[in-house]
Amino acid sequence: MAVEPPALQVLRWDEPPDGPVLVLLDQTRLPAAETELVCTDVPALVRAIQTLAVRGAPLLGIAGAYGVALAAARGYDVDEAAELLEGARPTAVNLGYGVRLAAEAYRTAVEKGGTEGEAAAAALAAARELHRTDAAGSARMARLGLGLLDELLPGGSLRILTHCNTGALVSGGAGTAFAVALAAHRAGRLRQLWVDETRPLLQGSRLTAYEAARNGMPYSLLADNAAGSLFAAGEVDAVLIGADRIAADGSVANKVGSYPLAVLAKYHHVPFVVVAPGTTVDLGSPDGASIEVEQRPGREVTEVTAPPLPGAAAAARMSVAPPGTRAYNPAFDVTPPELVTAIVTEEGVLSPVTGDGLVELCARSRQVTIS
Ligand SMILES: CSC[C@@H](O)[C@@H](O)C(=O)COP(=O)(O)O
Repeated sequence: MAVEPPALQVLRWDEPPDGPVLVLLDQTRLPAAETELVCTDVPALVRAIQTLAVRGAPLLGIAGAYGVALAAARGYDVDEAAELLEGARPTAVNLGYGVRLAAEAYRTAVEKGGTEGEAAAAALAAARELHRTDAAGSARMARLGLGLLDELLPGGSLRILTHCNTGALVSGGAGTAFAVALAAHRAGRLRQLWVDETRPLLQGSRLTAYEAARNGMPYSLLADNAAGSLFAAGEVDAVLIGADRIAADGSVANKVGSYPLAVLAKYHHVPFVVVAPGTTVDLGSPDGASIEVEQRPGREVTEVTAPPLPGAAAAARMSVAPPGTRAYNPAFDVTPPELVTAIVTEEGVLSPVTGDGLVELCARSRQVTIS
């Protein structure tokens, strides 16, 4: 039987004598080094979010909630902190959700006549609750996702292609799409995990391969542009991805490169399954076109960055394009609902994708209404 590795300490709240802090596993340094990044204030956390030291939709929500708790505990203006945190990255709807959840808990405590300390404790309790429910949701998604694969692809071993990183590094638990692949592995059903390297920031090769290796999963890495030939060779049974935002019409925003995989999957009659918590559904975005896609600096494309080795102060960067080259660098793309076989959430599987299903799901999985 496979031995489970120790759980990754991705994010934790700590209270040293000089005041509370949020401690993150610095994902920019993986896989070369497992380094902690200590955030003592909200600007430090905002930098960590923008540089992708902490990343992935569910974890951004959890980090945002703890960020509000940090501001409250250290006596900063909570509304200002919430605005800064929410604006740190635009696409993952979970970030704003987590921030508003904790800010709402803080405000409610103040309105009820609580002290600053009591209101800060309420914000922290909300962050901890979100952390806990995300972990529980992750386990449910893994179970439901594996059940769906059993239905779609009964018997036999599975060759799953995944994109970006959707494992324990993005969640309070085992993650979203990766958690399903891990459940398949633990059930003895995973023959191969195909890991897209995920240019330009290499979340696949740096992070998913790192998690697959830790868990003893059979995996191979491929350059993103090798996916077509892999499908053509009949080597992919299912595509599993996460999501940063799911619009009311079922359009799915996820790491750039997801949409071309959905097109390939449709052409080759391979199920394309999205795994995401209910908090990723945004009924305020009516369709894919209304989702704001984060545009990132062109140098992430014109340069390659190697994660710094232990002890090195900074990443090694090397230019791979002539000086002055402009680049197109959207962080996400949007897959239309007709290319999505199913959406797996902690509340159930939606298949085929319908607006009605999403509305019900949202009502069940949200603790506060997002305006
Ligand atoms: C559940 S993780 C889903 C997504 O957040 C993930 O696939 C992704 O696109 C992350 O992008 P990133 O830019 O690394 O934060």
